[in-house]
Amino acid sequence: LFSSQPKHPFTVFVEGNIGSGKTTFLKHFEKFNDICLLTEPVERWRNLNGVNLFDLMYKNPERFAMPFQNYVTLTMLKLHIQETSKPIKLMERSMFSARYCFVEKMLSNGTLHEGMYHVLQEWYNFIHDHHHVQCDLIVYLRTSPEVAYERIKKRARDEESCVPFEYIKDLHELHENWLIHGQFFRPAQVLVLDANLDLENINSEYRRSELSVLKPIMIENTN
Ligand SMILES: Cc1cc2cn([C@H]3C[C@H](O)[C@@H](CO)O3)c(=O)nc2[nH]1
Repeated sequence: LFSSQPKHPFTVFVEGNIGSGKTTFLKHFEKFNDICLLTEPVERWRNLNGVNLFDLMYKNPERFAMPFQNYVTLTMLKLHIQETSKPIKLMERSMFSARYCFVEKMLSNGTLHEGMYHVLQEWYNFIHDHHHVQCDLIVYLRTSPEVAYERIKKRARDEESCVPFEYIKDLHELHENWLIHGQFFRPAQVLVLDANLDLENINSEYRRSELSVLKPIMIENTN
């Protein structure tokens, strides 16, 4: 179905709740030119031929959760199969968080009808059976729901203005079930970072993650 990629770069997914600091974390790695950085394609979700599916999903979830998650899956798959000559590929989220966190949440709160849910599951299974989605490490930016929610309020994205704390709390539980308790398939080992730390104190966590993210290009000390 998909042309087999010549080689697989060391691929890292950065996962975490809304407001867990993923964009800031990825910015920290901009200085390494051996890393292909792929941020979440929110701008595509905001403008599909002039339609803001992202906004519609929050404003009218019963009608737009399905087309939104459908489109998210397509845009994430494009990033998964995007080739790079660089040795490391760092992606913000993945098809897996779409499947095991957001789609699960929308099924449980009834904004995805079970028929819509099963269509998405069939796509995920088909893709999984026909294309090897490379993943070598998951970095989990672990926050408390309270800290994540405070940051969402501070960042104040228009489309997220009506997101209630309960939604963030439920998404937190889904991330914990997946990445800590292994309730769903984890494509690689999980490095958990304390993302509650604020900017002044999080550098030690970033440096700890560098050891794992940059491992493939670390100059092995020969002596
Ligand atoms: C893979 C994936 C990312 C993603 C983000 N989102 C939402 C959560 C945030 O409000 C915004 C940006 O992450 O998009 C979603 O509803 N479903 C998603 N699925």
